[in-house]
Amino acid sequence: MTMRLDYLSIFPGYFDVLDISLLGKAVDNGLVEVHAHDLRDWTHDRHRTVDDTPCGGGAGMVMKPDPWGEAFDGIIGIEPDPSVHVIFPTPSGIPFTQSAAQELSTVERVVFCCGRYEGIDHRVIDYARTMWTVHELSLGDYVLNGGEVAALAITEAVVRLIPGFMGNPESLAEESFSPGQERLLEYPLFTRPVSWRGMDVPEVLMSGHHGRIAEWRREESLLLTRDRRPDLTD
Ligand SMILES: Nc1cc(-c2ccc3cc[nH]c3c2)n[nH]1
Repeated sequence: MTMRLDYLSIFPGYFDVLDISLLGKAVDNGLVEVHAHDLRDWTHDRHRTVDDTPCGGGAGMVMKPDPWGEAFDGIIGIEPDPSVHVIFPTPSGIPFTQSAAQELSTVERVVFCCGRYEGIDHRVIDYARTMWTVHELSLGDYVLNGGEVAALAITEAVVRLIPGFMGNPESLAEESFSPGQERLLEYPLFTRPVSWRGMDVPEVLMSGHHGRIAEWRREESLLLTRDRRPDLTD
């Protein structure tokens, strides 16, 4: 299966980065197909206007619905199709999680709608919900200037889970937040040299005693999780 990813943004250049590294490889081996679009291509005025003042007043500007609607018509189509997943990154979205990434990794077509300014006219999201499967997703409780960086983060989390993307899928199974894993943070990692700037790799990891190593790692994960993410232990 090839996943088609579309990105709608007034800064489509953000997505040039998808041609490099692992994601570039996924494109080369046909696992994903990436199309970035400039929302301004669907404006008709001399200034290629995509924003206007908010109805009801308030600071900043809001993205006009018209360019989005015409872009949807051109990129996705005018017939409803629930198999198309449309993602609106937004601070007011539901938290994006590994399980959401897992679910999205099986979808054949995803369209990212990257807002700017104060956000997108709400009717755009309401319209999209009548046509496709819509996800309003938040990356976390902090505010970005637009949806592009969030779209890149969601893309990386999703694409790496596509079967055939990662060299050894077993490594995915062990990761924090993977399904079936206890919700624990990953233990500290070490590699050679064994001694570095006066700091040594914990002896147990050099013992070759796999039982003790597993025990040490679990204990470290429990301590770390209790200290940094007590919410995961609920
Ligand atoms: N988790 C998170 C999403 C965002 C976000 C997403 C889209 C827009 C559009 C204008 N500002 C935005 C901010 N900030 N933080």
